[in-house]
Amino acid sequence: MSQTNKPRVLVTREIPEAGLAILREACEVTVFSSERQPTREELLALLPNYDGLLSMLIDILDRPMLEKVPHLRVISNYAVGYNNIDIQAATELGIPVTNTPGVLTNATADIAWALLMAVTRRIVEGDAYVRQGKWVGWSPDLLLGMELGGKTIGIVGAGRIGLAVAKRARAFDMNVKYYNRRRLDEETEREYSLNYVDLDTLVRTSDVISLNLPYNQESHHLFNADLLSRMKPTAYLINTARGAIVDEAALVEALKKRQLAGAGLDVFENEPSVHPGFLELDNVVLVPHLGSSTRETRDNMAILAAENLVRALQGQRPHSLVNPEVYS
Ligand SMILES: O=CC(=O)O
Repeated sequence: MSQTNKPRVLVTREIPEAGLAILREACEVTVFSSERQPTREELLALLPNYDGLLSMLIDILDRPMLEKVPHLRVISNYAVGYNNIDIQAATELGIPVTNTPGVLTNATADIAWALLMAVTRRIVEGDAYVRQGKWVGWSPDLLLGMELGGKTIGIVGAGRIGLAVAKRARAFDMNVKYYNRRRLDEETEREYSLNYVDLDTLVRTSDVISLNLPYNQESHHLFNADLLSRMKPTAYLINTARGAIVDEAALVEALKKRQLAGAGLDVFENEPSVHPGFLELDNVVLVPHLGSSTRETRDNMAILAAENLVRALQGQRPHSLVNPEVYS
C-alpha cells in the first residue's frame, strides 16, 4: 500500500533524471530497472499496484494485457511511435495514452541523414578498409559512391520527421518527392519544395527513399518484394520508422540481387534480432534503433513523457495525447 497520498507510477526502464525529477515531485516512483525491460509476466504482476505507467516502445501493451489493468489512469509512452500499444483497447478502457512527438524530430531526421550519407558514400566500408590495413594508396576508383546533388529523394510519410528530412535534402540540392496518405497543403509543399506523387511513381523514380511513416496494419510490409523490385537498381532505401514496414526477408533478397544499390537501417522487424542476411552484405549500414538517441533529445523526451503522465494523473490534459476520445 502507498505510504503517501501521491499516485504511484511505474517507469519500466530508467529514463534521464530530468524526467524522473518531475515524476518524483508529484508521484511515488518505481523504476523497474536500468538494465532490462520487465517481462510481460512481471509487468502484469506489478501493474495492479500502480496508477500510471511510463512505458518504453518495446513494452507490449496489447488488448489482453490492457484488459487486465483497466485501473491505469495513464500510459505515457517514451517514444513518438505507439504501435506497441493497442490504442483502440486503451480508448475503450478509458486509459489516456500519450507519446513524445516534436522533441525527437531533428534527432531522427539526423540519423536518417547519417545513414543516407554513410551508405551512399560507403563510410562504413571505408572505415573497415582502413582498419584492416587494406589501404595502399589513393586511387581514382576506390569505393566510389553516389553524389546527392541533383538526385531525387522520395519521402514516404510527410509528418514532422519526413518534413525535417525534406529540409535537409534541400540543403544538399536534392529534388524532393513525397507520398503521404493525405496530401499536404500547398503552402507546406511550397515551403519545403515538395512534389506530391503516388507511391509507385515515388518508388520508380527516387534515388533515395526515406521511410518516415508510422507503423500500423496499413503500413505492415508496405515495402514488399514487389515494391522493392520497382526501385532503381542504383537507389538506396533508408528506414528510420519501424522495421516491419519493410519485409526484411524480401529486402535481403533484393539487396543480394542488386535490385537496389543499398540500404541504411535503424529499425528492424524483430528487434533486437537482425535478419542474418544483412550481416553478410556490405551495401547495408545497420544501427541499433538510435533515432532519438542524443543526450538532448532523450532528456527532452523524459521531460515531455513525465509531464504528460503527471498532467493526466492530476486531471489536466496531457501535452501530447494519442487518444483524445477518452476525454470526450
Ligand atoms: O522509434 C522511436 C520512437 O518512436 O520514438
